[in-house]
Amino acid sequence: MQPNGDFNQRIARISAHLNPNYLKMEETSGLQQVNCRAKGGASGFKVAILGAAGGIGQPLAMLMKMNPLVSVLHLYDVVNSPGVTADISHMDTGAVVRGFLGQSQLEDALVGMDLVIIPAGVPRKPGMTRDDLFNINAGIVKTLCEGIAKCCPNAIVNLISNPVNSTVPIAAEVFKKAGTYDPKRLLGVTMLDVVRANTFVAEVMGLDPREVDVPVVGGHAGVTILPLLSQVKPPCSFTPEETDYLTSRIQNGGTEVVEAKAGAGSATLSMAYAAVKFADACLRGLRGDAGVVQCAFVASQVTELPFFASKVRLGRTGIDEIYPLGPLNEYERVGLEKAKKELAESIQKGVSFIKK
Ligand SMILES: NC(=O)c1ccc[n+]([C@@H]2O[C@H](COP(=O)([O-])OP(=O)(O)OC[C@H]3O[C@@H](n4cnc5c(N)ncnc54)[C@H](O)[C@@H]3O)[C@@H](O)[C@H]2O)c1
Ligand SMILES: O=C(O)C[C@H](O)C(=O)O
Repeated sequence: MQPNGDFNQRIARISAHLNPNYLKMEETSGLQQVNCRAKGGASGFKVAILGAAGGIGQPLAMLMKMNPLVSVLHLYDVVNSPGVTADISHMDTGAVVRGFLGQSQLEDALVGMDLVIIPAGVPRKPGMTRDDLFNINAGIVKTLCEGIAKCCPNAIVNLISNPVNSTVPIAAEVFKKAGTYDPKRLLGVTMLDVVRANTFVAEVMGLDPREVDVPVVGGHAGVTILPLLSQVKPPCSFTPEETDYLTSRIQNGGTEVVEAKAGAGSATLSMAYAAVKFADACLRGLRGDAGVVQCAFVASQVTELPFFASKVRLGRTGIDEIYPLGPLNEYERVGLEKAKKELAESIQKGVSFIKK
């Protein structure tokens, strides 16, 4: 059957309803493909990815499209989001996918979202620290968080953009300024450190990584990444050499990938996997599942610092409980002092960026 004029108009109307920006996107991007009977939002959660066309954003978008807890998936970027949206929207899974391109469409991307995941921003090149990304990424995170404060102030925010130790305090200050700050809903994603720690410990101990659980606390850069090897499950005992090797490899896992990629960016695929594992935990918490616990960098009273990564229990309104660090051995106590010193500076840098 050939589509007639009426049919085309109906599709355009339905599409415009599904995505108020569709017509605009069609003009600017040539995106034609629509899902005219798709019904988003009947059950499940609405999730936005900001920076969806990037190295992390694309596989993250694909994996979130496969997540049965997601009913609507909004993909926002300042470039290439129409192509990524068209591609991912062909996957025969439940979530309805809508694309948003450029600052003028940010608010439409955010309205009504339950969870916003932010991997927007520049990645490291060899020789750089995560802090070297501050000057560019701080401004990006600020703008995106202003949009969240305005359009979906009750959403859970999963912040991936580096330097996480500073971008989370930036987000907190933006939300405070807007009067929408709820520390229970702002989480810096440190899941990749846990994923790496589980993998590297499993390698050393000859275990299945899926059965290993390593708490990683502190922050997400160098010595602020503090694996608590004394608390590994199943209980393991490590020689001093193994402890040194594992701590160093976990702390430098990001740099290992940056160097291997030799200028082509940082971890994207393992990060997308970790981000989805973390986002899925947040969504299960929102759904009311009991006992959902993951590590994250959050506003915290676990130490004297205002933000710290540790195990948190996720619930219907975000973070339900933040767990104390538990007993540390001498090696970990020394590591904690080093971590706190660097963290304090990174946190202050983020706060000052908004307050100045
Ligand atoms: N938390 C972690 O464990 C972790 C792990 C890996 C990478 N990262 C960080 O994640 C960030 C993204 O990494 P990547 O490899 O995907 O980078 P990338 O350059 O491949 O992708 C970033 C995307 O962000 C988009 N973007 C830039 N400015 C934007 C804006 N104002 N609004 C929306 N989108 C915008 C870009 O267009 C691009 O598509 C980096 O800062 C990186 O350091 C964090
Ligand atoms: O190392 C980076 O720059 C990216 C990320 O923070 C990582 O840990 O892989």
